[in-house]
Amino acid sequence: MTERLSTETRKTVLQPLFNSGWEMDKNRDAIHKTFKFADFADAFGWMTRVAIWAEKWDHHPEWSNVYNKVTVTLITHDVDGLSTLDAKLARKMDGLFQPKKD
Ligand SMILES: C[C@H](O)[C@H](O)[C@H]1CNC2=NC(N)=NC(=O)C2=N1
Repeated sequence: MTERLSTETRKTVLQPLFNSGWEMDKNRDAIHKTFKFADFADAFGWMTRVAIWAEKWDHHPEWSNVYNKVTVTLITHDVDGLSTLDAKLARKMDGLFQPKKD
């Protein structure tokens, strides 16, 4: 059964994500981040790779794409807040992300 993250767990689980650019949502118990890619193909390729994991884990992002940017919000709808699944998917997203070369 999925549960909301406890206050104690938040400190250890969320801090590394804040360090990598994730932020708390202002209005909901959720985290969000915008990923910027070289172009649309890179952005959509990443979304496709993430989608495979999301489907495998039955945990799905709220996200939108405009050209080379993907804006992501993670929340566990079943508990109306953050659970370990959001942290797991966030780490996977970061792991699959290759920053845009300048
Ligand atoms: C029935 C199905 O398992 C649920 O609706 C899953 C699907 N994907 C989900 N994704 C997210 N982000 N939160 C959920 O609570 C959720 N629930």
